[in-house]
Amino acid sequence: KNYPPGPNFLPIIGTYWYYKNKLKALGYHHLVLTELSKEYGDIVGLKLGRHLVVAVFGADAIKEVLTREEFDGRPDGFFFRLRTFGKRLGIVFSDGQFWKKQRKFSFQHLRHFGLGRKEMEEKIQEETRCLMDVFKSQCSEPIFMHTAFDVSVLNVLWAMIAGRRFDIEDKRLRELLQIIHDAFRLVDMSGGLINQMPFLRHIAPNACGYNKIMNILNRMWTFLEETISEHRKTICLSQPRDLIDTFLQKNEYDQLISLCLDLFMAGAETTSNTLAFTVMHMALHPEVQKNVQKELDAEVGRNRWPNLNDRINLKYTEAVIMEIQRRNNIAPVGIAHRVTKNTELLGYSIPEGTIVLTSLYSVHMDNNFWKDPLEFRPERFLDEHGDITVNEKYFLPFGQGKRRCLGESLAKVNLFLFFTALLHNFSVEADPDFYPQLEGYDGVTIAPKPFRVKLIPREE
Ligand code: HEM
Repeated sequence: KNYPPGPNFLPIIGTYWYYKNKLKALGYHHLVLTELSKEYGDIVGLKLGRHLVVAVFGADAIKEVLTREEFDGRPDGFFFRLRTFGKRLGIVFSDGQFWKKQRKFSFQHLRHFGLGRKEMEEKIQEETRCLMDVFKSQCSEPIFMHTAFDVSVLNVLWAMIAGRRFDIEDKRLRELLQIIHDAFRLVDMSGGLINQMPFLRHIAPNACGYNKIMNILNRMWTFLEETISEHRKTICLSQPRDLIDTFLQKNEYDQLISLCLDLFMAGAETTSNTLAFTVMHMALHPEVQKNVQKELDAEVGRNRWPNLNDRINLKYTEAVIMEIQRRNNIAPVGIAHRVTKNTELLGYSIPEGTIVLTSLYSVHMDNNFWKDPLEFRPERFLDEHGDITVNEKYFLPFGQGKRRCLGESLAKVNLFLFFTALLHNFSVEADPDFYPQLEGYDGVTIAPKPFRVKLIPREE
């Protein structure tokens, strides 16, 4: 069959137990895959239950996957349809013409409601101000940082989707965010056991994770439905206020819920986890923190807060953010792709329907290219004149090609404005009682484990 090399397949379960055992030993999906690649090379063939899964490593092979059209599909199956009422809806896990249309439509409307425009910057600045006020009021004690940015980041998204913001202390929202966090820890990119053997939900709904997933989904649906029904009562059809109104205009309720879930899931957790890791690195690398503050003081001064116009002058700061994205690999295997027709990769045959995992981690940790990939060294993104230099083939935090992250511009602005606001206002010191750990929790994204820092207000 010329399928890519990998561990032997057992009847029915394929390589499932093999994979599970490795996962138990190594703790992280991306590390299991890395170990397999050491044994089998840049392409590894697995079979998880009924599904063929191919994992791809290294900048060259991953570039091929992300830029060839036949790899632009997304996995289908029981798990992937659970959140979308048994249908294929939303953006993240749809494909073909439907996905193309939805992606274009969502992008256009998110733009209309602020994405990539001045309004977005103003919205984020409002959130940074609120969050820094909260930090100021709490900074006499060390503060937990692993989830500190959640509400603010979601508020930026929520403003585009639903036209409003939440109070940072809002209990219902905190609960929703906890649900999103839990959801990300619960599943993996191949859909997990429930996707391979959906019948397990009848036999062992607890053990296979079905009940937990449904609990999470039910709570998210309820949350969204409440907001949507509020919109229904007040909508003016000729003047949509936000993304929800736009979809209500078109009467596409299921697609609206699915899209909101997708944007929540794809946009909130990734950004807030990255921001938490920025704080962590500042606590762990005081000399880098000082350099960022020095640059901020020189380019922005102490009389106003940093804004997007400063970005071009804050090169070291920008390099620090990039290095955090490279080193911490928030989405270490991106989002799973699916092959839409029989094809070949690196000389091996990949049958139609195979799930393809791209180890972005392998690209960011490439020894040959980065030399010392485990080191935290922002200077690797600066040339001899202090300008940003990046080889995009080796730096793919947002993926690449047609499936590239839809929210990249929003994410970058969020990262820049929250990070610079924090270091403009505070210095960060690690708290020995909850010392930061670089290794996060495993899941679809990597989440920081609880850690605390002392925030020391800087002089005005
Ligand atoms: C630091 C923050 C973020 C990171 C690291 C990140 C990373 C990624 C990655 C690696 C992918 C998968 C690319 C692929 O399939 O090959 C992706 C897809 C996606 N992201 Fe992001 N993302 C971030 C923030 C956001 C935000 C803020 C939004 C929402 C506005 C968003 C919306 C999406 C969507 C909708 C997709 C799926 C695109 C598609 O399937 O066509 N992301 N992102």
